[in-house]
Amino acid sequence: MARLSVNINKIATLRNSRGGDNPNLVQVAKDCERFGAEGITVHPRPDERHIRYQDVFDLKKIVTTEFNIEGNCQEQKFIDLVLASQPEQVTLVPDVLGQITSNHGWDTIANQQYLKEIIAVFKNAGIRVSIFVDPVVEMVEAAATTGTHRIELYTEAYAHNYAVNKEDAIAPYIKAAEAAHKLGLGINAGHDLDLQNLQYFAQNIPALDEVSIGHALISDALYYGLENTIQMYLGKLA
Ligand SMILES: CC(=O)[C@@H](O)[C@H](O)COP(=O)(O)O
Ligand SMILES: NCC(=O)COP(=O)(O)O
Repeated sequence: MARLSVNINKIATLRNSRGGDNPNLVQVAKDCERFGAEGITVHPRPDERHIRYQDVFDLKKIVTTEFNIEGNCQEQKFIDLVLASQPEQVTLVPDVLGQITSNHGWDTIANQQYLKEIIAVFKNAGIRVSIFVDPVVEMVEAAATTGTHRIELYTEAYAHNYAVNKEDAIAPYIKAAEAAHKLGLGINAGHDLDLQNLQYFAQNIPALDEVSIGHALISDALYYGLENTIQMYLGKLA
C-alpha cells in the first residue's frame, strides 16, 4: 500500500497570514502523524511565503515517520538547508522564480549531467532522492541514469483529465510507472490528488510507494476535520 505523506505548506500559509503562530505548524505535523499520516512533506520556496527555513529545522526535530523536503536544488540555500536538516527524503523540483506552484517535471535528458552531480551530493549525505517528472517514458528512462532512488510523477494532468476520461488520464502514468519499476526506481506521486481521483490512481499504478498530498487534503479538513480527512485519504489507498 502506498504511504500517505501530508504536505503542510497550506498550514504555514494560514499561519503566516496573521504573522503569529496560529496554527502552530509543529503541532499540526505531530497531529497529522497521530491521525495516521505516514510522512510529512514541505516545499520551502525562496520567498518563504509558506514554509520558512526555520520551520524545516523545527519539524526535523519532531517528525517520527518520514520527512520529505521538496524544492529547487538550483538554489544553493535549498541545498544547504537539506544537507543541514537531514530529512529522510529530498524531492528535487525544477521550480522557476515567481511561479504560483509547481507546474512541470524535470527535463531529465537536457539536465542529465547536472542531475547526476546534484543527486550524488544528497546521496553522499545519506538522503534518499526523488526527482519530479512528467509521465513520459523517455524522461523516466533518463531519470534512471542520474542515480536517483525514486521519481515523483507530477499528477496535475491526471487530476485535470480524470473528470473527462479517467482511462485516458491514467494511461501515460501506467506506462511511466511500468518503465520506472523495470528500471528499479521507486515511485512517488503528487500534485492535485484528492478524494475523488486518488483511489483510481493508487489502484492502477504498479508499485506506487508514496503520495504527497496538501492542497486538497487541507481544504477537505475544513469540512471533515483533520483526523477524519487523513483517515479518508488512507482509506482511498487501502
Ligand atoms: C511538487 C509539488 O507538486 C508540490 O509540492 C506543490 O508544488 C506544492 O507546492 P505549493 O504548496 O507551493 O503549491
Ligand atoms: N508533491 C506534491 C505535494 O506535496 C502536494 O501537492 P498538492 O496536493 O498540494 O497539489
